[in-house]
Amino acid sequence: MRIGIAGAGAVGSYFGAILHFAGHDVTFLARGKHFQAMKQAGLRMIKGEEEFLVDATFTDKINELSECELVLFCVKSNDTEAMASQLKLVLPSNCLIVTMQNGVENEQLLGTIFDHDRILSTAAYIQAAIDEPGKVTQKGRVKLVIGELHSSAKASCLEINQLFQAAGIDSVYAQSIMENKWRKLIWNVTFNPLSAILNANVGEILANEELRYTASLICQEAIDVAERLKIELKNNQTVESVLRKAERAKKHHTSMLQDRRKGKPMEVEAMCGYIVRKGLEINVPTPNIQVVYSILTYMDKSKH
Ligand SMILES: NC(=O)C1=CN([C@@H]2O[C@H](COP(=O)(O)OP(=O)(O)OC[C@H]3O[C@@H](n4cnc5c(N)ncnc54)[C@H](OP(=O)(O)O)[C@@H]3O)[C@@H](O)[C@H]2O)C=CC1
Ligand SMILES: CC(C)(CO)C(=O)C(=O)O
Repeated sequence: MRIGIAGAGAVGSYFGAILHFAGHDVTFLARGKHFQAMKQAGLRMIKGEEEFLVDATFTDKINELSECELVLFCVKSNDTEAMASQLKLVLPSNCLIVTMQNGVENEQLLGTIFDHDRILSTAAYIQAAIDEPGKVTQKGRVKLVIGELHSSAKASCLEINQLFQAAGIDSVYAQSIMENKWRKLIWNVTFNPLSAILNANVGEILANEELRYTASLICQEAIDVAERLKIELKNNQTVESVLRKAERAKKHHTSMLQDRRKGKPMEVEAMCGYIVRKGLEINVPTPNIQVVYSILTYMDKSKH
């Protein structure tokens, strides 16, 4: 299949590489130093102890995606609108778009720009990073949960799920993908902001009694908002279960922490901002998330 990676950063480069090795015709759309390095010497992919060289098509020209049948949408949420509006001008009208982003708002925006029945969404459980331009490292287990936004896209979604599985990706289909994404958002809002503010990994937050308590307060607020919105939190997702799950991810350097370390804009609105706004709308207090939200917004604007 002709596949485009819209935003070949950490996540996009990883999945693009896997699909390339599975025999698909993958075009990686990137920019800046990462693009230059890949264009010059290919993509170096480190997975566990192994290193692979991906020799595929790397471009910084969006119109090179114009013949794609499938696009993996992998930019940070702050770039969703800009990337989607440009893609809309070049993609064939039957091209499917799979977002691999964190947060729960990108789907709505993508559905408005394209048709809702072309959008599939994934909860991407992966820890990937651009270590240096042209080099992406992925650590630990990778899992995708995929689903469609609109029932008319179910058959396409099942096909793409099979395509992922055939490429060796641990991918499962979910009836109500947005509930999965919400459950992931609860984890992300609990740890990503604190990790970025503190320059700490997940384990360091868990190991400190005060920080662990703060994380639990944040987590409870996100759960309160989800429950008021009647999001089904499967397996009785509670603060305890979120923190327990995090024990298995102690070494994680969250994507927000990676952005902070690189001086890049952080996904503040898509994580904290979204929950604060929803909380205000439905009258659920989120004072602790508001605190991390204001700190991160300040850090982002002042480049601290
Ligand atoms: N990293 C991780 O482990 C995980 C990340 N996620 C989520 O996945 C999404 C992607 O994250 P991640 O891969 O880490 O992000 P990255 O910043 O590594 O990747 C996004 C890439 O898209 C590039 N880009 C943005 N706009 C354009 C454009 N117009 N043309 C070409 N390239 C463009 C960015 O360039 P530039 O750097 O110049 O902005 C960047 O290289 C986020 O929503 C994140 O929360 C989910 C699970 C895990
Ligand atoms: C914690 C992690 C790596 C889970 O996939 C993530 O979603 C992120 O860093 O944003």
